Amino acid sequence: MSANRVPVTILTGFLGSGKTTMVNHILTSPDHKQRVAVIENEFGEVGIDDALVYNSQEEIFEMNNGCICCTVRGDLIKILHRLAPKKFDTVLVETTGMADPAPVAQTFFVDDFVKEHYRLDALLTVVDAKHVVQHLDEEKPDGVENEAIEQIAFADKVILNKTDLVNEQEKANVIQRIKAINSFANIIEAVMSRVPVAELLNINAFDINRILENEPDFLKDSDAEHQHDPRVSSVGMQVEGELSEDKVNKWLSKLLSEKGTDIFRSKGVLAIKGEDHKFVFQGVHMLMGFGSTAEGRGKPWGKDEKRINRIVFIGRNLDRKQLNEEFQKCVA
Ligand SMILES: Nc1nc2c(ncn2[C@@H]2O[C@H](COP(=O)(O)OP(=O)(O)OP(=O)(O)O)[C@@H](O)[C@H]2O)c(=O)[nH]1
Repeated sequence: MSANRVPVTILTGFLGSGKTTMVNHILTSPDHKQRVAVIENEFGEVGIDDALVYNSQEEIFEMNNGCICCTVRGDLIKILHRLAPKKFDTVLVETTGMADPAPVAQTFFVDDFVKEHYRLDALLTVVDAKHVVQHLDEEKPDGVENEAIEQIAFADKVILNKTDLVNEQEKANVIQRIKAINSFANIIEAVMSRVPVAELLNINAFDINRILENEPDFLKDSDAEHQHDPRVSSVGMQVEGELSEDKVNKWLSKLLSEKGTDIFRSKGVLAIKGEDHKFVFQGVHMLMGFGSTAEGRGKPWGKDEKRINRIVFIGRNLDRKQLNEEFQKCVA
């Protein structure tokens, strides 16, 4: 086994908890000089996160073929093979908000090449202080696992994010819930996922013995599929042309205020009439916000670039047809 195995950090956390925000924080933070390779996985047919990660010199590798936890044996291993000769200081794997972290972590123990070149440094779980409790409490059909619980159970470190959105009592309640699931993980509070990078990367926190106590079969190379909640799906849509800002705004505000309990996460990259900058829409349940490439993240529309608006909704009992019709109506 190589003495210089590259440390790998797995970043998990429920939809919208602040994982991409953390990737951006790490990539732009001046307090480290590490060359970081980022591997991104998205739950949805339309790639959006690439437009939301800061332009940087680091390399971003995307996996869009379904949920990372169901395709670990394939894509992730292939990317790790390709990355090995490039001598990155560290690798950051951002999983989808719906991923069960166990099979992702297993990748680093089952493939000989990966074992030889990489070591799992830590599994970090970002928790949305405002929305996590409703996901921990969610009733699931028989045999379906609760991803929000799994993600906390597996964490070596929990980043309790969005503490700006809760009061002291709510925060204390969330901390108690986290400790009841995982009493070992160190909990760090954060706003906008800002945590000193030295506390995130290369921290030697992954402890295989603790994992085996919880999950004795962890090292068995089984391909058993775990079950996702069949009611939860992602609807990715695209429409060509320029959109009316007013129509988009009204549509999304109404949609999220009425259906925000079931729509866990929404995001989009939009072309607004008369604007050269790309508009970025972000929603987590009923909270929504807009940004634009004018803020320095991503690139504006290219001169000859087709204006293709992309949006993705992830949630329970989504009506694809209706969402699509409403999206089409926003064209200016
Ligand atoms: N108020 C507040 N908003 C935050 C904080 N951290 C992130 N956000 C916002 O929450 C939204 C989701 O953040 P992301 O970083 O995209 O979340 P994610 O976990 O990558 O989301 P998925 O990839 O969809 O699972 C964005 O609009 C962020 O700006 C925070 O500490 N406080």
